[in-house]
Amino acid sequence: MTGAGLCARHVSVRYGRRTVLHDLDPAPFVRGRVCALLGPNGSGKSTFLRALAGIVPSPAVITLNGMDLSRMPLAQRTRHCVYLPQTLPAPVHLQVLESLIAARHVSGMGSGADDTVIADTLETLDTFGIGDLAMRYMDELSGGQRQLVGLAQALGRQPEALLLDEPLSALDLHHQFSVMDIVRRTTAARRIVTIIVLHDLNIAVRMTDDAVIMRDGRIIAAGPSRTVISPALLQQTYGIHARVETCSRGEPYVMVDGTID
Ligand SMILES: Nc1ncnc2c1ncn2[C@@H]1O[C@H](COP(=O)(O)OP(=O)(O)OP(=O)(O)O)[C@@H](O)[C@H]1O
Repeated sequence: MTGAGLCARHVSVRYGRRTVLHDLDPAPFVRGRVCALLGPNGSGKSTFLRALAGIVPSPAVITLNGMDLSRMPLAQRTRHCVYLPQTLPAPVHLQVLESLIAARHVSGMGSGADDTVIADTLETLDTFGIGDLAMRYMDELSGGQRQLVGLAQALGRQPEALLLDEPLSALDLHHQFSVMDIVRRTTAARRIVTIIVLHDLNIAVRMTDDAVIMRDGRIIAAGPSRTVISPALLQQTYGIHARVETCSRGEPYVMVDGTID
């Protein structure tokens, strides 16, 4: 199993005696494209990302650009494949700039902090509009600011695959769109694989290339976001009556009319 992108086979996960992922066999995740991972609460999205990252045990065979991640020690694997969990970065007493440099160290990019590293790190913070937070302490930041720092840490590690679990959950509307824009541009420019768990269907349909839809630990649909996210699928997946309309600028949006009881 070789080739470009992220390929995963036989992704099964059990917690104790309970199987929560049932031998998933997704189509390869393509470099340069952002894939939304969608589905109801408890459908297995976080567990799927954690299995891809190697954080939960799974018999899965996972390759990234031809490298067999599943056989790699976790420390080496995290250099190639960065996972940003749903929980916000810990509010430790560490300056934001230091936290980004520490994250680079975890990814094997060296522990030094010469002028070039500092300039690169400040540039990453500026990309997210948080350059002014560089000297602030993590334990003095708001939830949204910490989430932005977590994203800056993840991108600053320059992974070949980026796995983001609900990275917009603490962000205001402006930052939700700016972060998606940064993620899209970075994914295309660096030709990396990005998989992102989202609950906002409008962001998914407008700002991701592909979508994988999960339910009850299985993948029930996958393909280009604008094709896959349809009224029938939303009814089946979320139990809602919804329409996918086109706005006056030609962009799709999801209009929810109500739930199905
Ligand atoms: N550490 C754990 N131990 C036991 N069961 C777990 C554990 N983590 C998750 N589960 C169970 O596994 C299933 C899938 O959970 P998971 O967190 O992957 O879902 P999700 O789709 O990410 O949900 P959400 O959208 O609510 O974050 C759920 O039934 C959950 O209760």
